[in-house]
Amino acid sequence: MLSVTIHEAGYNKNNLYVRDVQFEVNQGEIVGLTGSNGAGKSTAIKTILGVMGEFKGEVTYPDGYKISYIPEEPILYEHLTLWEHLEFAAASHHMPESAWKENAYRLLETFQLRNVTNQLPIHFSKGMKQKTLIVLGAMVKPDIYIIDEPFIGLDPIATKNLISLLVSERNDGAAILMSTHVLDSAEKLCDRFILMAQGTVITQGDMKTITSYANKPEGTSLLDCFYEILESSHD
Ligand SMILES: Nc1ncnc2c1ncn2[C@@H]1O[C@H](COP(=O)(O)OP(=O)(O)OP(=O)(O)O)[C@@H](O)[C@H]1O
Repeated sequence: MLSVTIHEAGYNKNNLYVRDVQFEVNQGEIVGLTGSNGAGKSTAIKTILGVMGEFKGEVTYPDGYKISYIPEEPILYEHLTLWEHLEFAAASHHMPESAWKENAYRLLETFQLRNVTNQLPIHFSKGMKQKTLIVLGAMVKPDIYIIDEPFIGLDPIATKNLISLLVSERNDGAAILMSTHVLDSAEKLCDRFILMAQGTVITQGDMKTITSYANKPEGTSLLDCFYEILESSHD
Protein backbone atom coordinates (compact mmCIF):
# COMPACT_ATOMS: atom_id res chain seq x y z
CA MET A 1 0.00 0.00 0.00
CA LEU A 2 2.71 2.51 1.01
CA SER A 3 5.99 1.72 -0.68
CA VAL A 4 9.09 3.72 0.21
CA THR A 5 12.46 3.73 -1.52
CA ILE A 6 14.89 6.44 -0.46
CA HIS A 7 18.21 6.27 -2.29
CA GLU A 8 19.25 9.50 -0.61
CA ALA A 9 17.53 12.41 1.10
CA GLY A 10 18.44 15.35 3.29
CA TYR A 11 17.91 18.98 4.18
CA ASN A 12 20.44 20.15 1.62
CA LYS A 13 22.79 18.81 -1.08
CA ASN A 14 25.74 18.79 1.32
CA ASN A 15 23.93 16.73 3.94
CA LEU A 16 22.19 13.76 2.30
CA TYR A 17 21.92 12.06 5.63
CA VAL A 18 19.31 9.40 4.88
CA ARG A 19 20.19 6.73 2.34
CA ASP A 20 19.32 3.20 1.23
CA VAL A 21 15.99 2.99 3.00
CA GLN A 22 13.44 0.59 1.53
CA PHE A 23 10.24 -0.67 3.12
CA GLU A 24 6.52 -1.19 2.64
CA VAL A 25 3.62 -0.64 4.97
CA ASN A 26 0.72 -2.88 4.03
CA GLN A 27 -2.98 -2.55 4.66
CA GLY A 28 -3.90 -3.73 8.17
CA GLU A 29 -0.39 -3.35 9.51
CA ILE A 30 1.39 -1.13 12.05
CA VAL A 31 5.08 -0.62 11.36
CA GLY A 32 7.32 0.98 13.99
CA LEU A 33 10.19 3.18 12.81
CA THR A 34 12.74 3.24 15.61
CA GLY A 35 16.33 4.26 16.26
CA SER A 36 18.41 6.58 18.44
CA ASN A 37 18.24 10.40 18.45
CA GLY A 38 19.47 11.69 15.12
CA ALA A 39 19.10 8.29 13.38
CA GLY A 40 17.08 9.85 10.56
CA LYS A 41 13.52 8.86 11.43
CA SER A 42 11.99 12.34 11.11
CA THR A 43 13.98 12.97 7.93
CA ALA A 44 12.64 9.71 6.47
CA ILE A 45 9.08 10.67 7.46
CA LYS A 46 9.43 14.14 5.93
CA THR A 47 10.80 12.54 2.77
CA ILE A 48 7.72 10.32 2.56
CA LEU A 49 5.53 13.40 3.00
CA GLY A 50 7.36 15.08 0.12
CA VAL A 51 8.73 18.03 2.07
CA MET A 52 12.46 17.25 2.02
CA GLY A 53 14.55 19.57 -0.12
CA GLU A 54 16.73 16.83 -1.56
CA PHE A 55 15.36 13.40 -2.44
CA LYS A 56 16.27 10.62 -4.83
CA GLY A 57 13.97 7.63 -4.74
CA GLU A 58 10.27 6.84 -4.92
CA VAL A 59 7.29 6.91 -2.57
CA THR A 60 4.09 5.35 -3.91
CA TYR A 61 0.60 4.61 -2.66
CA PRO A 62 -2.69 4.00 -4.46
CA ASP A 63 -4.40 6.97 -6.14
CA GLY A 64 -7.07 8.67 -4.09
CA TYR A 65 -5.94 7.24 -0.75
CA LYS A 66 -6.30 9.55 2.24
CA ILE A 67 -3.12 10.11 4.26
CA SER A 68 -3.04 11.60 7.75
CA TYR A 69 0.19 12.92 9.18
CA ILE A 70 0.35 13.38 12.93
CA PRO A 71 3.49 15.41 13.66
CA GLU A 72 5.68 15.33 16.74
CA GLU A 73 5.39 19.10 17.26
CA PRO A 74 1.74 20.11 17.08
CA ILE A 75 1.05 22.50 14.21
CA LEU A 76 -2.07 24.54 15.01
CA TYR A 77 -3.70 27.67 13.64
CA GLU A 78 -3.63 30.60 16.02
CA HIS A 79 -7.09 31.96 15.25
CA LEU A 80 -9.09 28.73 14.77
CA THR A 81 -11.04 27.01 17.53
CA LEU A 82 -10.77 23.26 17.95
CA TRP A 83 -14.06 22.80 16.09
CA GLU A 84 -12.88 25.07 13.26
CA HIS A 85 -9.72 22.95 13.00
CA LEU A 86 -11.94 19.89 12.51
CA GLU A 87 -14.00 21.68 9.84
CA PHE A 88 -10.83 22.78 8.09
CA ALA A 89 -9.34 19.26 8.09
CA ALA A 90 -12.60 17.85 6.69
CA ALA A 91 -12.76 20.57 4.01
CA SER A 92 -9.21 19.86 2.91
CA HIS A 93 -10.30 16.25 2.24
CA HIS A 94 -13.56 17.47 0.58
CA MET A 95 -15.63 15.56 3.14
CA PRO A 96 -19.26 16.49 3.82
CA GLU A 97 -20.21 16.89 7.50
CA SER A 98 -22.18 13.61 7.43
CA ALA A 99 -18.93 11.75 6.66
CA TRP A 100 -16.93 12.95 9.66
CA LYS A 101 -19.06 14.54 12.39
CA GLU A 102 -20.04 11.37 14.24
CA ASN A 103 -16.49 10.04 14.17
CA ALA A 104 -15.16 13.41 15.36
CA TYR A 105 -17.55 13.47 18.33
CA ARG A 106 -16.52 9.95 19.30
CA LEU A 107 -12.82 10.85 19.11
CA LEU A 108 -13.32 14.11 21.07
CA GLU A 109 -15.07 12.09 23.77
CA THR A 110 -12.31 9.44 23.85
CA PHE A 111 -9.57 12.03 24.15
CA GLN A 112 -11.52 14.20 26.62
CA LEU A 113 -11.72 17.25 24.36
CA ARG A 114 -15.51 17.41 23.96
CA ASN A 115 -15.84 20.35 26.39
CA VAL A 116 -13.22 22.54 24.75
CA THR A 117 -14.30 22.51 21.11
CA ASN A 118 -15.00 26.27 21.19
CA GLN A 119 -11.58 27.12 22.57
CA LEU A 120 -8.34 27.94 20.72
CA PRO A 121 -6.04 24.86 20.79
CA ILE A 122 -3.02 27.14 20.56
CA HIS A 123 -3.64 27.78 24.29
CA PHE A 124 -4.04 24.08 25.20
CA SER A 125 -1.49 22.11 27.26
CA LYS A 126 1.14 20.09 25.33
CA GLY A 127 -0.77 16.82 25.76
CA MET A 128 -4.10 18.42 24.77
CA LYS A 129 -2.45 19.81 21.62
CA GLN A 130 -1.09 16.34 20.83
CA LYS A 131 -4.55 14.84 21.35
CA THR A 132 -6.04 17.51 19.07
CA LEU A 133 -3.64 16.41 16.33
CA ILE A 134 -4.64 12.78 16.86
CA VAL A 135 -8.35 13.63 16.61
CA LEU A 136 -7.68 15.71 13.46
CA GLY A 137 -5.72 12.87 11.89
CA ALA A 138 -8.20 10.11 12.73
CA MET A 139 -11.50 11.92 12.09
CA VAL A 140 -11.06 11.76 8.30
CA LYS A 141 -10.65 7.95 8.43
CA PRO A 142 -7.38 7.86 6.49
CA ASP A 143 -6.14 4.83 4.59
CA ILE A 144 -2.57 5.59 5.68
CA TYR A 145 -1.35 7.07 8.95
CA ILE A 146 2.12 8.56 9.29
CA ILE A 147 2.79 9.37 12.91
CA ASP A 148 5.90 10.94 14.42
CA GLU A 149 6.48 10.12 18.12
CA PRO A 150 2.84 9.83 19.15
CA PHE A 151 3.35 8.91 22.81
CA ILE A 152 5.53 11.78 24.00
CA GLY A 153 3.48 14.16 26.16
CA LEU A 154 0.44 11.90 26.46
CA ASP A 155 -0.81 10.84 29.90
CA PRO A 156 -1.31 7.09 30.57
CA ILE A 157 -5.03 7.19 29.77
CA ALA A 158 -4.48 9.03 26.49
CA THR A 159 -1.66 6.58 25.65
CA LYS A 160 -3.99 3.64 26.25
CA ASN A 161 -6.72 5.29 24.18
CA LEU A 162 -4.30 6.00 21.34
CA ILE A 163 -3.15 2.37 21.34
CA SER A 164 -6.79 1.19 21.18
CA LEU A 165 -7.51 3.65 18.36
CA LEU A 166 -4.53 2.49 16.29
CA VAL A 167 -5.38 -1.19 16.83
CA SER A 168 -8.95 -0.55 15.74
CA GLU A 169 -7.83 1.46 12.68
CA ARG A 170 -5.39 -1.30 11.73
CA ASN A 171 -8.15 -3.89 12.10
CA ASP A 172 -10.29 -1.74 9.79
CA GLY A 173 -7.52 -1.95 7.18
CA ALA A 174 -5.43 1.20 7.72
CA ALA A 175 -1.69 1.12 7.03
CA ILE A 176 0.15 2.78 9.92
CA LEU A 177 3.77 3.95 10.03
CA MET A 178 4.79 5.25 13.42
CA SER A 179 8.15 6.54 14.59
CA THR A 180 8.76 6.06 18.32
CA HIS A 181 11.30 5.73 21.11
CA VAL A 182 8.70 4.22 23.41
CA LEU A 183 9.73 0.65 22.73
CA ASP A 184 7.50 -1.12 25.25
CA SER A 185 4.39 0.38 23.61
CA ALA A 186 5.87 -0.25 20.15
CA GLU A 187 6.53 -3.89 21.01
CA LYS A 188 2.90 -4.43 22.04
CA LEU A 189 1.46 -2.51 19.11
CA CYS A 190 3.59 -2.97 16.00
CA ASP A 191 3.50 -5.90 13.59
CA ARG A 192 6.93 -5.06 12.22
CA PHE A 193 9.84 -2.79 13.08
CA ILE A 194 12.41 -0.82 11.12
CA LEU A 195 15.58 0.02 13.03
CA MET A 196 17.52 3.03 11.72
CA ALA A 197 21.01 4.25 12.70
CA GLN A 198 23.15 6.94 11.12
CA GLY A 199 20.66 7.61 8.37
CA THR A 200 20.12 4.09 7.14
CA VAL A 201 18.20 0.89 7.96
CA ILE A 202 20.15 -1.58 10.11
CA THR A 203 17.49 -4.26 10.15
CA GLN A 204 13.73 -4.66 9.74
CA GLY A 205 11.16 -7.35 10.37
CA ASP A 206 8.80 -8.84 12.93
CA MET A 207 9.78 -9.54 16.54
CA LYS A 208 11.12 -12.98 15.60
CA THR A 209 13.39 -11.53 12.90
CA ILE A 210 14.64 -8.76 15.19
CA THR A 211 15.34 -11.22 18.03
CA SER A 212 17.29 -13.53 15.78
CA TYR A 213 19.22 -10.61 14.20
CA ALA A 214 20.20 -9.56 17.73
CA ASN A 215 21.25 -13.14 18.51
CA LYS A 216 18.97 -13.15 21.53
CA PRO A 217 16.66 -15.88 22.82
CA GLU A 218 12.95 -15.76 21.97
CA GLY A 219 11.07 -13.58 24.47
CA THR A 220 13.83 -10.92 24.69
CA SER A 221 12.31 -7.44 24.79
CA LEU A 222 12.51 -5.12 21.80
CA LEU A 223 14.53 -2.70 23.93
CA ASP A 224 17.13 -5.37 24.78
CA CYS A 225 17.31 -6.50 21.14
CA PHE A 226 17.84 -2.95 19.87
CA TYR A 227 20.38 -2.24 22.59
CA GLU A 228 22.35 -5.32 21.53
CA ILE A 229 22.11 -4.50 17.80
CA LEU A 230 23.13 -0.85 18.24
CA GLU A 231 25.97 -1.72 20.61
CA SER A 232 27.39 -4.34 18.25
CA SER A 233 27.04 -1.99 15.25
CA HIS A 234 29.61 0.29 16.95
CA ASP A 235 32.18 -2.55 17.11
N1 LIG B 1 15.86 21.24 10.22
C1 LIG B 1 17.02 20.62 10.00
N2 LIG B 1 17.97 21.18 9.20
C2 LIG B 1 19.13 20.57 8.95
N3 LIG B 1 19.47 19.35 9.44
C3 LIG B 1 18.58 18.74 10.23
C4 LIG B 1 17.31 19.34 10.57
N4 LIG B 1 16.63 18.48 11.38
C5 LIG B 1 17.43 17.41 11.55
N5 LIG B 1 18.60 17.55 10.86
C6 LIG B 1 19.71 16.60 10.80
O1 LIG B 1 19.28 15.40 10.19
C7 LIG B 1 19.86 14.27 10.84
C8 LIG B 1 18.76 13.28 11.21
O2 LIG B 1 17.86 13.87 12.14
P1 LIG B 1 16.36 13.37 12.35
O3 LIG B 1 15.61 14.52 12.96
O4 LIG B 1 15.86 12.77 11.09
O5 LIG B 1 16.60 12.21 13.41
P2 LIG B 1 15.53 11.40 14.29
O6 LIG B 1 15.89 9.94 14.12
O7 LIG B 1 14.14 11.80 13.97
O8 LIG B 1 15.96 11.87 15.75
P3 LIG B 1 15.12 12.11 17.10
O9 LIG B 1 14.85 10.76 17.68
O10 LIG B 1 16.10 12.87 17.93
O11 LIG B 1 13.89 12.90 16.77
C9 LIG B 1 20.63 14.80 12.04
O12 LIG B 1 22.00 14.80 11.69
C10 LIG B 1 20.13 16.21 12.21
O13 LIG B 1 21.16 17.04 12.67
